[in-house]
Amino acid sequence: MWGKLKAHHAKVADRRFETMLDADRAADFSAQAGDMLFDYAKTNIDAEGRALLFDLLNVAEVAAKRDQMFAGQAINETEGRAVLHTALRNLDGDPVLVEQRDVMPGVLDTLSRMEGFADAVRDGTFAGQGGKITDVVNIGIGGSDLGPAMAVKALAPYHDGPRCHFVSNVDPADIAGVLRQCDPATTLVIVASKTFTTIETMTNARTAQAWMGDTVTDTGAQFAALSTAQDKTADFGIDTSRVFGFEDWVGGRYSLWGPIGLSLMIAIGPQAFRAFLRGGQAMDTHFRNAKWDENLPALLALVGIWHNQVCGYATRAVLPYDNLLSRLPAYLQQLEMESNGKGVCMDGAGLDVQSGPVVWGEPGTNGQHAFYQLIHQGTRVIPCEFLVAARGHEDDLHHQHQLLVANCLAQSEALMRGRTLDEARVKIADKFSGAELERQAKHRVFPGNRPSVTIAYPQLDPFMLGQIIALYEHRVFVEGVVLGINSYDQWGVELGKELATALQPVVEGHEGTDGKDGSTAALVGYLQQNGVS
Ligand SMILES: O=P(O)(O)OC[C@H]1O[C@](O)(CO)[C@@H](O)[C@@H]1O
Repeated sequence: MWGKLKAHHAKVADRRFETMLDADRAADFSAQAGDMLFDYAKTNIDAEGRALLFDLLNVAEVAAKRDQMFAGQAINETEGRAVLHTALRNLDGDPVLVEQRDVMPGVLDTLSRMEGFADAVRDGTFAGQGGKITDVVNIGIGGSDLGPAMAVKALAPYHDGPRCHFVSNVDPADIAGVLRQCDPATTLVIVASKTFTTIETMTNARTAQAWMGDTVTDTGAQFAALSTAQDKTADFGIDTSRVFGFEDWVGGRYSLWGPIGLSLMIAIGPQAFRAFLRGGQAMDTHFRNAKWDENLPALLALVGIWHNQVCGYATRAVLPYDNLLSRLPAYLQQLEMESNGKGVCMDGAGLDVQSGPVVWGEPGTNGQHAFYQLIHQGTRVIPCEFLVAARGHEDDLHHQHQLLVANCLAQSEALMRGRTLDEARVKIADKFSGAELERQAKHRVFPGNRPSVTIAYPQLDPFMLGQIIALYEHRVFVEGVVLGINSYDQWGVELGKELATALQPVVEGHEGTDGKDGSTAALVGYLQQNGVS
């Protein structure tokens, strides 16, 4: 199935896609889900290429697998689990069966318990030993941090709850920096860990416990836990009334919609959190019902596959022209790379195309003054994904927002158009002449023909954030199904964890470096000489 696509790409690779871009193409190569517009006209995909990409969806049976996922079948085959984060935003409560059991009553019950607790924290009914909660510290890592941290930042204009902080790194600088800003008597610590075993999180949680124990008498009373492992939360001393559980069919990087979203709910309130869930649910409905040529997750996935597996572009840049989404690239790094960074297909065979791309990015316009040089003139092509809102939240500064939007549109236009040698010569003809003009002009050439897509929306409100996150989740699903991999396990993180556990006593100086390779032994030696143990 890849052969036809690669042959088609070889045929059109040198074409300048700008020449195809009339108003008809702009309409044809874009689609909408509710108010959200997805434009992929500035790519080299034409009608023939798109038809071949749709064939991939049919050959891989994406529609059937999508329906299996929503129906609660165990599509995470290497862990024997269903994949049902969508149930967490199934606000209407339609039954979702896992092994003949409807999981929705449990989901909705937990949601309402979270709402009760969030309201109590926000209105002071639940207080710290020094009074109303002023600060919430979420301790978690990976999916138990990136989602809520990204979303709390994204929805800052909707905050009316206590301050929220996030601690993830085992580096003591992280937790120490946060705790210094908080009063233990008015702080709520939320320990967020699906497994409740992750070493970084448990280490930080114990540090927070000790910090709080120095000031308040009942430390456990100001702790809450978000986890699937309720036996372990009990061992840690957290009362079940403040433990919010979820089931193993919610993957860590897909868990923001349930208990892991508690800090977000406390920050913006249960009503706004429900709007966020509604946005995700709306994208689910769109993904399940829209035809492929109008289906945003499918189209976003196919553009990704075209650029990575077909054209061979190894990375993609996510560039939100929306500072509220400044943590979106980091969030997507886990969502996309932990999900689709796999080299083995579901059946154990090796993947015969590249795995998912390297995802990276920064908000515009900051990136423009950092790495865009390489995007415009470097030798590698980097497909770009722009996100932009028609309106920001700072009405008094709308002129700045307009400048932001102009920059976003200018970048995709510049990437596509580029600048020819002739145009470069004309630009500097008043400054240089002869051989010097030629030399200088060459430095000012932009190859252009560089692809990008744009996701545009009216404003980043809770509903829209829900739509955006669910769009990317389903994009990952579609890409994974087409590649034939399991997007829902993460075996690749295990080896490093095992070796770190074994190295800890070595670093501390309790064990020697026998059996370690020369480089690792030398690094341990250097760090020990300089004070690590
Ligand atoms: O929520 P937990 O169990 O602490 O796990 C944190 C993160 O660690 C990982 O398992 C990878 O190390 C992620 O998938 C997960 O989001």
